[in-house]
Amino acid sequence: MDPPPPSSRSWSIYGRSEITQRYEILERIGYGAYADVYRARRRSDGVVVALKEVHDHDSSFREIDALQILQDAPHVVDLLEYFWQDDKDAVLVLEFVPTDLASVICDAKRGGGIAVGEVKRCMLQILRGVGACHRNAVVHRDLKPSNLLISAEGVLKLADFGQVSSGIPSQVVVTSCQGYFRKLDLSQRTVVRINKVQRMRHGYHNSLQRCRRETSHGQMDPKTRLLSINEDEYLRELDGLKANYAMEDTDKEMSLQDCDASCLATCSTGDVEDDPFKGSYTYEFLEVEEDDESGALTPGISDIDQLGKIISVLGGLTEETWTGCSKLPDYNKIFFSKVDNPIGLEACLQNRSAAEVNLVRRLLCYDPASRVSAVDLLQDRYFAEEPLPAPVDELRVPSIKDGHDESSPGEWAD
Ligand SMILES: Nc1ncnc2c1ncn2[C@@H]1O[C@H](COP(=O)(O)OP(=O)(O)OP(=O)(O)O)[C@@H](O)[C@H]1O
Repeated sequence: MDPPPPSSRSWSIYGRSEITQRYEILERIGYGAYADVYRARRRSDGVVVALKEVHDHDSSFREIDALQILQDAPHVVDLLEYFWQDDKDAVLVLEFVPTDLASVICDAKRGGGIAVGEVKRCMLQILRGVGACHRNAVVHRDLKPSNLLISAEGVLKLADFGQVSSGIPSQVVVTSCQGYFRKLDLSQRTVVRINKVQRMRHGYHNSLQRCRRETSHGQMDPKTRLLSINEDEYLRELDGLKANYAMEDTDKEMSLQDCDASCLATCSTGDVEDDPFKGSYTYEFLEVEEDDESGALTPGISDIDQLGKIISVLGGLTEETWTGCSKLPDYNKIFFSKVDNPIGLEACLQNRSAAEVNLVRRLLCYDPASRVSAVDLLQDRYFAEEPLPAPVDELRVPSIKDGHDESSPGEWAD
């Protein structure tokens, strides 16, 4: 289902007195598949904020949930407060961040490029933001330059968590904590379990709020247990679960790799089929020229096409390249042309330093267990080599947001 074009949406935010009493709406500054974003001034102290009016319940819920979980992460946009209306439209009050990486790239293209030191500083900030997400079992699933906001001081912040996949799926968290832990199939390092338990503590009040809303709308699963236990019991149960898991075998397969940096490759085709956002995954790449010799980015025209491109470089997906891949749910459902002589990363990355090629190799690795995590990538030698990452306050940030055209990512400089 495609979202309605922005012009045909009801601009309900202007009619919501609980918002307009507190905020003076200045102008609409952006829109996306399911949201309109306004610049506004908080009447009490004059602070400028962004009001994001989201026209989709699940997207709103996911974004609020994720931003609350990540509230202390310095490279994630701050959620100041939020308002619900009729359990459908939500308005998120976000810190206002004036520009984004897409604008920086457009600006750099006109002004002679981005220095390697600046690229490194941006990458480090992205990795810290992604690392914070993955530490909290949050997978962004929509990372792209226009969703990487940049403050006037050069601080980069992940935004737009509407497509997030989090360790607390809304249906699961309200049914029971036991089910939640089973669903997550907790394993691996103790630190991951402790983080998840902390998240559950944090998530308790949100879950309860949602339970109440759903109960009042008659949507609640009758088996729901959370409403019948108080917070202390709930936390005791979590501690019990934590202790049990600490004693268990740690080799179980995990649905979410701790801090896995594969932020762009996390949905199976099954996910896409079920996903109400599937129309928004690819629409902006449709106009891209296939053979651009200028060195500009040439993204695939769909997720499957993108996989085909990766396979042509790295070779086919086999048990040799990824042990266990034949057991994946969609294996043998989609067929790619056989690649006898994969191009190889070096050939694609000519004139790049060994450290740069190595960094890409660590990221573009089929087997998720061997793929580098965001946090580990921070220590990569690429960042320790000259030119060193530029200081944050030396990043050149366009003073105002560029009117970049997101339909033309092929135009972005390499
Ligand atoms: N906190 C913010 N400060 C300033 N501008 C913002 C902020 N959040 C969003 N914007 C602007 O609004 C635009 C749309 O916001 P956002 O990407 O969150 O909406 P969306 O509907 O989820 O988008 P998409 O269709 O890309 O998923 C952004 O590209 C950005 O230009």
